[in-house]
Amino acid sequence: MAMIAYKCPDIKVVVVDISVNRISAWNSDHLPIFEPGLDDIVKSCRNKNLFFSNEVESHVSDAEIVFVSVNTPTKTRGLGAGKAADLTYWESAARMIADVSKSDKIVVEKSTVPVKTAEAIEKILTHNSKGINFQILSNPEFLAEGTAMEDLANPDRVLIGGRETPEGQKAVAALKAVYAKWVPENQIITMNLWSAELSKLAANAFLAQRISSMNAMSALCEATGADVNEVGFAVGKDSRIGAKFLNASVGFGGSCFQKDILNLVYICECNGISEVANYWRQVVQINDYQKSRFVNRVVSSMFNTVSGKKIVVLGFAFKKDTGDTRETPAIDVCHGLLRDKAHLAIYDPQVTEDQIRRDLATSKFDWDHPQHLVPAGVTEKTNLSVIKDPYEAAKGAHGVCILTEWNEFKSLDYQRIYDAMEKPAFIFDGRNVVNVQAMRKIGFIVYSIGKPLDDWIKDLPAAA
Ligand SMILES: NC(=O)c1ccc[n+]([C@@H]2O[C@H](COP(=O)([O-])OP(=O)(O)OC[C@H]3O[C@@H](n4cnc5c(N)ncnc54)[C@H](O)[C@@H]3O)[C@@H](O)[C@H]2O)c1
Ligand SMILES: O=c1ccn([C@@H]2O[C@H](COP(=O)(O)OP(=O)(O)O[C@H]3O[C@H](CO)[C@@H](O)[C@H](O)[C@H]3O)[C@@H](O)[C@H]2O)c(=O)[nH]1
Repeated sequence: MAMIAYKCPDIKVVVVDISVNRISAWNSDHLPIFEPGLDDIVKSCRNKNLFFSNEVESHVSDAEIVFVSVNTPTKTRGLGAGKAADLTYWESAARMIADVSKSDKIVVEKSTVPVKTAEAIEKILTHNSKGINFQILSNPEFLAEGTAMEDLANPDRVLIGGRETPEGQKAVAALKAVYAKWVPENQIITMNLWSAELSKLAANAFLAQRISSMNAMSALCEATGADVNEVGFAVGKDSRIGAKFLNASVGFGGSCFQKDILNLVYICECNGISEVANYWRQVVQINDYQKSRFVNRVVSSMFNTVSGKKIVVLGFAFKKDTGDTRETPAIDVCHGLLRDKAHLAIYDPQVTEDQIRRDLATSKFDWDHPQHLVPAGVTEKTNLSVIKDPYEAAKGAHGVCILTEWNEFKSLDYQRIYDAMEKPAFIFDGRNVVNVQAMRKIGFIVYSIGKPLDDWIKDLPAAA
């Protein structure tokens, strides 16, 4: 919405949310999320044509176009629990729109939703419409966190799905005109509603599948002495495959991939196509396997026990350049190490101690609900410290795990870290950010995802 306000000074954009804290933060000097470039754009438009408000109903009532970007979590109970999208927030937003509207409106699905959601939303709106005409459009969002501003300014494509009726096509044209202020027209793709909804789930499934494919290869590389970076480079040189998004890692995280694939799996099951559901489920299963394989490598390398040992965790965010921790692989890895009674010293340049403790105390899928609805869990207080300085964290540590690919982790003084650690000193690189040879030269025993193994690790039973 900030990008629309920035590119279209003649359009008034009001961002409304039921969360008072979030709106206060959007109106303050400290925005509630860290995203490179976002501060400048928000601050240049705020209180000119970009406004943030909790007065949801009055602004919705006034609007011509309403973008609905509410959370669409994975259901935690009842029918479809653990897979299906929970549309509670969407449904309540749709009912509110129907209640407060006094004029015709275009309602845009910006959240990622199951295919056919527009049909359900249409029913809610038209059954309560008091003669008002609502047009539903699907306009899924493809930005990635950390590069959101660049992705929004120069998108690969903008997708708009609408009804194939004259009214539907008029609404599509109105939304297209907004994006056409800065996106070349041939990159604004229009299609039917169901294709647009499904394309979003399909795109995320394809992206995540590339990572799981590389992560599956990384296990085979470790078993054979191949190097996953070299394999990825060779594979990506094929112009049909392409070089991007082929980095092996400790696993993909983020609020979207797992949620959207599970949602796709559920839709397949509901349509009776279990073979297709199983195919996509494997992408998530390989991701879970990759995280537990990493924990097993750490524990088995350190004499099969980390009990009482200090392990430094470098990076908690789900990727670099964001403070977002939703579904970060660091949560599962930390839980695995804590289960084996390790003492963790966690450092991340952007994630707060509060957030880390909350994440480690929250049950699976609960993070995607407002905090007041999430039952408080118990955090391991004694076995966990969050430290502001990686060198301080390294003092007396037995091992270092790199779980986020922050640029600063490439240029840390690893000799200083090694000197401060117990020996033998281990480094487990879940993001392939350090130079393995240089680390070995310092004296570390090194494990780097999908790279040829040190003799120390090679001789151990394969970590399952
Ligand atoms: N985060 C991303 O990078 C990204 C990218 C593409 C698509 N999406 C999709 O966008 C949607 C939102 O994602 P997010 O990361 O912004 O989630 P989020 O949980 O950070 O934000 C959702 C917001 O909606 C508010 N909300 C809930 N119900 C409301 C209501 N009835 N009225 C007003 N506000 C309400 C919540 O208070 C919350 O602030 C999801 O469907 C997600 O899959 C997210
Ligand atoms: O080669 C790669 C690329 C990414 N990742 C990991 O994959 C996860 C997701 O990364 P990324 O896709 O860059 O960030 P998201 O913000 O989750 O963006 C994804 O999810 C969004 C929400 O649906 C979509 O809009 C974006 O197009 C889609 O890339 C992160 O943990 C990354 O570290 C890898 O392990 N290897």
